[in-house]
Amino acid sequence: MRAAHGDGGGVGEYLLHRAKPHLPPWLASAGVGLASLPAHYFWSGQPGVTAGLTLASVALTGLTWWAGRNTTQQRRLHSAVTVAAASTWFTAASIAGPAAGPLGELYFIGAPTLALSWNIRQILRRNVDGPTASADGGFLEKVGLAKTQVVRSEVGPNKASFELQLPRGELTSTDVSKNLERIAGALDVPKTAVRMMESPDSASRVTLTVVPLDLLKNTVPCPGPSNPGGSIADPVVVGIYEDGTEAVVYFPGDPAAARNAAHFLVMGMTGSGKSEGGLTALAEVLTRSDVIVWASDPAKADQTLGPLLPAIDWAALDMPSTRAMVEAIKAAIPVRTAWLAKYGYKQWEPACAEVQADGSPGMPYLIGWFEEAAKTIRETDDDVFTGIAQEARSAGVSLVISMQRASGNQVSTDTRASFGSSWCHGVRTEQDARFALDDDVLDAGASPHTWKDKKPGYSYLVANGVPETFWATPLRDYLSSTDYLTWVVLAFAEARAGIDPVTAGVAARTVDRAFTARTRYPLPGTTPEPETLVDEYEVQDIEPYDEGTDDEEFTDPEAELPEIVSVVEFAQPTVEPPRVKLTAAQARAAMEELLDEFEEEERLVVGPSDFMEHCDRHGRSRSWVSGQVSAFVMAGRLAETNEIGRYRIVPYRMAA
Ligand SMILES: Nc1ncnc2c1ncn2[C@@H]1O[C@H](COP(=O)(O)OP(=O)(O)OP(=O)(O)O)[C@@H](O)[C@H]1O
Repeated sequence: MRAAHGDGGGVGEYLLHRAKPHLPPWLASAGVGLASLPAHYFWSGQPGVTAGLTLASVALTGLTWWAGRNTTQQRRLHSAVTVAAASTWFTAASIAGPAAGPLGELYFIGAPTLALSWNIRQILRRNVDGPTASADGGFLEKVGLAKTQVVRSEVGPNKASFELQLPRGELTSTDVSKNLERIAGALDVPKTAVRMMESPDSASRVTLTVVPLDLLKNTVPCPGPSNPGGSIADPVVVGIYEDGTEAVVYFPGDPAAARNAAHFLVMGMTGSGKSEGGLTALAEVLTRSDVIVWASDPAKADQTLGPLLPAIDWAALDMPSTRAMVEAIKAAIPVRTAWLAKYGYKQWEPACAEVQADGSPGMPYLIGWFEEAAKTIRETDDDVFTGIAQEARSAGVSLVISMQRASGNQVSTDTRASFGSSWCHGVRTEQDARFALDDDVLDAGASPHTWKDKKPGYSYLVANGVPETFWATPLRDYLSSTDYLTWVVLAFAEARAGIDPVTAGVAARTVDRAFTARTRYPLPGTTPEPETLVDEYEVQDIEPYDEGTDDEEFTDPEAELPEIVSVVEFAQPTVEPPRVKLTAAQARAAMEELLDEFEEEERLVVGPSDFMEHCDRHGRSRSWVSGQVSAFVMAGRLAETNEIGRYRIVPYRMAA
């Protein structure tokens, strides 16, 4: 380098090189001074030229002011003052001569002053634009958003928001979304830390949000039910956003909030945490009093749903029973819709689950949850969920399908379109992310493919009832321990709704024993192995249809249920004595009596199975007994031990 320039020439060249950017104001000053000589020679004494030059001077100053409207106030003023001074001097010098009166002094003082003022401005600007610059156009220029202005900013402890005015007609929000990664890179934060919200009023205005620290990086254990014993119409809390806001989903619709019932696509690659997230959501659902869950997992059997199985009304853990479940839901939709219409409901609402005015039992909400739904689709029919998803909303039914990739060869476009809500966890590629999230959510900065399986439980929720401002905001799913899930199963056994005769009836008529003899999982601490039983409720419903004619019975939800003819117990068909049916209060009293007896016998630890042995005293089902045991625990009469399903008896005096 040094050789190329030569030693002596190097210094001269260097100085010229450094001075070059500062020469234009000086050249302009000299130009104005020199131009005044011929101007005076030709134009002096011509009144028309005097008027013309004065007008031109005013017009030029006005034009400078107008042209500077998009620049900063100081630059606009500086330019206008420079043009006004130069053009006024030139006019006077042209008419009277550059040396007339004070014009010579004015020139030799004014011209260098103005030239220097521009040099100073230039030097200062270069420093501000240097490596430490951040607040003004320098940074934005660097990330491809030149001429953008920050019109408002808000800086919190871990969040900064900037409202940007893009140069109108030159840049739009699309240019910002294309540059989000560059912005993140320039700020040295992960891509998911930068998000953009378009202004609904203008494509040239956006809000950029930067959240530098990842506050979600620690596992967030589930803090417990958000609304124990409440309605499924209330929000179901599944996790937490980075600003501490609870992440909620809604299943039933709400006309007052202009919200439709939701069907969810839960997506994420292996290890992204979608199953754990699903368990947290399901556990919340199972603490509510007016919903039943039918869940399928044909791939992993009871591995995923395991701890929750006793609280699930129907668990289909293989492909034949999953097929039957789909058929049953399909058949239940028109019947449930007809029931809602009969009782004057436009769509499902919490009042539907209560006893109706004519004394008929209510109809709880139904959630059909399909783990590994890609397998179900593959092994049944491409459009297995399409039709039911489209109709289910009006029947008080929500569907949830969970899969690794909702690609075109796994899910048809129609099915995808009918599942309006997405819960997207880490995915392998941006292409995969597009199967779950709309382009505008990705453009706004959602980037689940950057997580892959390295950030389990990180997700985006784009769902009915979730404000648009949260669609591209990451959340962390709560992680539910097995103990918590078991507690939910036990503690809410009593509060949880049982299946209604309308849905049970249509399921029994449609798929028969696939439903009526479905495996019911005992509550923890009762019977160790799953057992199959048919409870009396379903049998009441099946009998008339077994004897009936044919299909038409499917469409008659209003038919009166016949008297119970007999109670069938498949497990112990012959010798069981008829149960004594007590009122709820009598049954509770019988349970308390039993507990007192256990205490008198000086038993220290008991479990639901001990009460079960005396079922004839209260004539109630296993789930009812377990619910009572939970009630004893909550009242402090029983205390949990290290062994699941075994409880220490707390003497009355201490429990009170
Ligand atoms: N919310 C969370 N917080 C912390 N860790 C989590 C969370 N969710 C999941 N994990 C961890 O990630 C692991 C994988 O999660 P999970 O089994 O739910 O993944 P998956 O997406 O369902 O995978 P697959 O499709 O193979 O079933 C879990 O065993 C757990 O250790």
